[in-house]
Amino acid sequence: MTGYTSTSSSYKMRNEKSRESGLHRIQEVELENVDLNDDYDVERTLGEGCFAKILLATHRKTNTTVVLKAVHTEMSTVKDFYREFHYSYHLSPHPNILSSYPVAFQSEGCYIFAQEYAQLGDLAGVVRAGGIPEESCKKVAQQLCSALEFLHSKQLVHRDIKLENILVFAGDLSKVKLCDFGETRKEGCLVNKVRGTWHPFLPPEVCETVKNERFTCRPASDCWQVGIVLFVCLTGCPPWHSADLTSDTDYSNFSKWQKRRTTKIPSQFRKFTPRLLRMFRRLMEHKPEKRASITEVYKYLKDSWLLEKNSSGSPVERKDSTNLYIDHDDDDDDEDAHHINDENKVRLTKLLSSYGLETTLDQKAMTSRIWEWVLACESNADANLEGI
Ligand SMILES: Nc1ncnc2c1ncn2[C@@H]1O[C@H](COP(=O)(O)OP(=O)(O)OP(=O)(O)O)[C@@H](O)[C@H]1O
Repeated sequence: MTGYTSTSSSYKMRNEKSRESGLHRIQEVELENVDLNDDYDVERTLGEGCFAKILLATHRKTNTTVVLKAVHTEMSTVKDFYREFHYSYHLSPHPNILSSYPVAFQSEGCYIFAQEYAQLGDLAGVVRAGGIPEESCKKVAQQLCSALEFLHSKQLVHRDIKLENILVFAGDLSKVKLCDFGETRKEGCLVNKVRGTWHPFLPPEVCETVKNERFTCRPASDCWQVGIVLFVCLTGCPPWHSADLTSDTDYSNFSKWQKRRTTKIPSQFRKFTPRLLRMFRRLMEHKPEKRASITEVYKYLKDSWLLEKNSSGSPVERKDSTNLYIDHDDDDDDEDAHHINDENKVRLTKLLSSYGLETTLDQKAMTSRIWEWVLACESNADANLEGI
């Protein structure tokens, strides 16, 4: 929606091309004070975060539906507002980042900027108890990581990845967009804890900081939060209350397994395949410097993520899975190791079947055997009925 401006009141970006070159130069231009109702028909409040109101409005002159993010002047400094508006606008060209328009002004005690409208709301409204289907989670994973790869390539860190900041544009989750750049900072700068983030989403290095202590902003914190988002998408709840080794047994159990001090997979992770476990292990490394980068996630998108139950109720991997049955954990040459293990698996299967041992369950064969049996029962029953 470039070219769209709020006539009486707007901040206009002079040149679209300045998006790229000026990413780290945050422009501050005086914000015009205007009466919101002169230019917009405000329909309703869509959401209310800790610091902002999200209003659905129509720009009267162009009859365009927009979302206005109104940050209360008492809750934010003008510098913070400019930073958020600046990053929101400059990152907009990415297909998985919410588009913001070159429109900003102040009105009724708020700093306001305009964005596109996500009719289906945010991901928190989609994820139910028990989670969402694996394929939907993978779609979210791919798009979210693409957005973050873009951010990280520009030495920016989002710092507040959570379900509420992922907006939904298609019911099957084939289109989602990252929003809320209020906490986005340049990699390497000193930052304070993000205010108002739900504890389970905080990475350990952030949990460990004491009140008002500053720490270095790193992309690794986004990678951790992507891990938590994907866990919540798959299960419907977070894996622990807080990534604190001393106070949270769920997290300390995970950490022991993560560091290979135990082979016991933490109970909340037992429904996952070895490949997905490996991804979580890599994304949720306790030490940020050892944590995988965001592109790691792409390596797992073709694998099965959830175990299925076999006829005796034990969890098994899907028959069509390209997964490994053994979790190989040497970080490099991942794909090569994958294939070598697949070859070994085929060899082992052949050897076992030469001794008449079936090693995997053929779901299709089993289903057709059940159907044959059901139909045979039905035709016997029909024959019996005819005989009555
Ligand atoms: N463009 C949009 N279209 C539809 N809904 C939106 C849009 N932007 C935000 N929302 C809704 O409003 C909520 C709050 O938005 P946002 O995260 O930008 O505000 P915030 O005050 O920065 O939030 P917080 O600081 O609590 O994370 C979102 O979780 C989402 O549900």
